[in-house]
Amino acid sequence: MSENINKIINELHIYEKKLLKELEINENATPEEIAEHTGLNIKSVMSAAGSLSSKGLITVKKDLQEKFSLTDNGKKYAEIGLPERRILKVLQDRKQLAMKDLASLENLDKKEVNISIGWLIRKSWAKMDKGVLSITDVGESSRDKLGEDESLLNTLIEKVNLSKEQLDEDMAKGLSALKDRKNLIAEEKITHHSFKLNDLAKEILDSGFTIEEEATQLTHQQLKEGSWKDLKYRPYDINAEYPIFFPGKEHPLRRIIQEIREIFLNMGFTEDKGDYLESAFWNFDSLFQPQDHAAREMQDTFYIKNPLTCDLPDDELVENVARTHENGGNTGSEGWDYTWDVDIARQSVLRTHTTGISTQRLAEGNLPIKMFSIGRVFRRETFDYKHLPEFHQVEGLVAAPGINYQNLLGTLKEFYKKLGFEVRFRPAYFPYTYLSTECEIYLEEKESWIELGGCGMFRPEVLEPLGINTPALAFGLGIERLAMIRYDLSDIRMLYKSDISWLREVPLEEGIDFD
Ligand SMILES: N[C@@H](Cc1ccccc1)C(=O)O
Repeated sequence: MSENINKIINELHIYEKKLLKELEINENATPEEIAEHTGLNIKSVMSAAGSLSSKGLITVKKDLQEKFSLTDNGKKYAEIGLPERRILKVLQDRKQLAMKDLASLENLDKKEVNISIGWLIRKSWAKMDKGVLSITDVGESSRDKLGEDESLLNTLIEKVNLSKEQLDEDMAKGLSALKDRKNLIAEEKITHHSFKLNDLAKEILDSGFTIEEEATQLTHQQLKEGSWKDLKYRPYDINAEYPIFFPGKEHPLRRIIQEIREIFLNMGFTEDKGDYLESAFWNFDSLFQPQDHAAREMQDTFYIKNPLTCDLPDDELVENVARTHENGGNTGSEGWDYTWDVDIARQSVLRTHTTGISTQRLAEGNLPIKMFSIGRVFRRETFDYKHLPEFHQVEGLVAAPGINYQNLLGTLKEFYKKLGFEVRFRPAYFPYTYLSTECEIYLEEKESWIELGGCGMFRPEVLEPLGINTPALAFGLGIERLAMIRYDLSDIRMLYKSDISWLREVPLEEGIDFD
């Protein structure tokens, strides 16, 4: 025996050996037959065949067979005739039929009548004129130019499970016409596999080999008696199929939030917390947002009934804010030039952003401050692929002498870089900052830029009434959109769907893909 043959035999898996032996006896055996004779399951037969074929020992042939049979509806028409033919029979007798005659035909419902009229005209069996159907010469002769008639249906019914090869040309034409009609013909595609031994396999079979059962599991008995020493063991098959398992894991949105938290902590920020329920005073007024500002409208903001109003901070602070709105107060600005209303400031809102936390901290006056805060915000948005009425923001505030706009851009650039995002900055407008900037990222799939969040240097109109005279940078960045991009979701709503299929496939840790 040549060394090469020997080597191939040694490397044969027991299933491959079984398959080869079986093909030696009957080369025409189907995979099902082989499975039955060898006691292997079909999957193992097919995987052994695949492996033998990749080693060049056998050739695997695939035959696709298309089979046709009649549906219940098809069977009915085979028996009583296609509806248009039933009308044709009446037409041949009466030559003309008005719509109301059609409606009263026996055995035909309204739907069938409508379908039939279409077919009668398409087959040129009848013409329709002013609601009257009249027979044509083709109709008189009942010639069916499509070749689809009951006789074909009858042929089909006789030969249930007809395969394509069994059809002559006319039948094939008729069948394809019938297939175009709804719910007459059922079609099934079956793939047949057959195997052929190549010369190398024959050589191997000629040189002979034995099929030794291989041990996969040891018994207590074998260990006790020592017979385990003489067993032939099945080698590990690292290519064997394995069950896919989905370990429990943190939701990706929670993970990115945690990552954001760690980044800011590492950059020397301290974490802060605010409340979902906020007074309009902190959410809007303290941010120099005039009381008739569009964002305050009912359609943009959720107002709360219970409690209907919130307490305001001490009078002096409220008074300072009021004056700044009305005439600029001590800021040198002209303010918004209207009469500020304390009742509007008392309204309870679900915070529309986390920026109210920043003004509250500034008002407390413990400077310098470098804080961030992560939490939900609420806006009356209409759902779409990039909008949710409830989402998370990370707010940031740095206030200390010497802080400037460059520090702001640098901080955000660094933050996004650490998260693995490349963003662009665009000039923007917020009533409470100057200079103001928006961060955007490019969405390949939508071929457009989407906004990730806003930032800027708080205006004197914000700082002065709070008693702050150092510069302060602030930012408020959306988190869901980051998750959407990170996890390649085409729709932000996926983050809140209970459909877990994509969640299952999200790798446990970034960069690790188990496929
Ligand atoms: N609050 C703004 C973002 C922002 C925060 C701080 C300063 C400037 C802008 C928003 O929600 O879009």
